[in-house]
Amino acid sequence: MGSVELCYILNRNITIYRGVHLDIIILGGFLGSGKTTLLQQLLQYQQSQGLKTYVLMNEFGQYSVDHLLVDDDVPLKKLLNGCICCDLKVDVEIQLHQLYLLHQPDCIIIESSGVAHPVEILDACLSPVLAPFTTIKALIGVIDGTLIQRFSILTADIKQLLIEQIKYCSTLLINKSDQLGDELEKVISDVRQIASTNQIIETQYCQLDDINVLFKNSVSSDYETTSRRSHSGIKSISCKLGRPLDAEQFAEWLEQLPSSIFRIKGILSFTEKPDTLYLVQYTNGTIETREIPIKIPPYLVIIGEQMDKESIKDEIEHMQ
Ligand SMILES: Nc1nc2c(ncn2[C@@H]2O[C@H](COP(=O)(O)OP(=O)(O)OP(=O)(O)O)[C@@H](O)[C@H]2O)c(=O)[nH]1
Repeated sequence: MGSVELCYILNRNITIYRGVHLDIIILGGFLGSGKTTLLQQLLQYQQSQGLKTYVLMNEFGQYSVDHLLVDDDVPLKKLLNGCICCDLKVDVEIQLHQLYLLHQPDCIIIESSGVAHPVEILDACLSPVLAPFTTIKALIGVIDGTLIQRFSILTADIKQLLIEQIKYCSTLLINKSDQLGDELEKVISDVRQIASTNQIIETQYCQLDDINVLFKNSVSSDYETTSRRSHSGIKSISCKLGRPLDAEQFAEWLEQLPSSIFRIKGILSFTEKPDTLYLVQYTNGTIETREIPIKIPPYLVIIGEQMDKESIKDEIEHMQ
């Protein structure tokens, strides 16, 4: 469908649904910072308020893992294999329109990929067609505090991305404070120097006493879109796994990974218990594994900088 035709249909339907207001909440933040952890909490809150909420979820890799962490009864659209701040930016606008036209939800929560520049998503949501009937309720940045601790050793590209992920948010969560120890105050102060919001909250697993704190500050329309939106250095590898992995070899493999591999997630089975599936999450050297009661073919997504795709695929092949 061409854009003119699409616009015509949209405009026609906007007239039909005039008066139905839509809130949009954008969740941004680096790979593995805790966006899905916050999303789960937000959805519970929305449900408790009787608000009809849809989720637009973007994953950089070819396969999604995060949607498995959201209750089945929450309507969810996935945008995979790219980033909604650049290659999939137009899709955000189209998906928002479609969700609005078909369902008229009270709220759409957009969980961006961990490599997205949130301001570009904000820009997509502020399209002239959507603007008259939407409010961007919050642009929330979830920050992995341990990454700020290691800021000085990150590459220039990642530093720049982190700065952009912090800069224009209406609220920032400094998450993973359980892993920060004495350095928490320093991390907060470092973030304060970049942030334009004064709403900076320290969290563990994104837990908040009162979720409304996320909506206290309004989203500024005074922002600059980024001139360089590519994620040239960051790549993803997605692989389906034909056979169970050897758990010991997999643990050893994870231990020796360089810090330039930021995120691994997937659904795996292991030789010891081949019929059981596990949700595996790896972020910054920390691994979480839990049994998951679903039946799907196992897969793994690896996201990092300067990765040698072929040798990583070979290494995974050898563990099967
Ligand atoms: N120690 C610790 N781990 C956390 C905290 N918050 C989240 N995690 C863990 O960090 C991992 C990543 O969390 P997610 O919520 O999936 O992060 P995300 O930002 O959605 O990840 P991507 O979508 O891949 O970018 C999971 O294993 C979480 O359980 C926290 O405050 N402390």
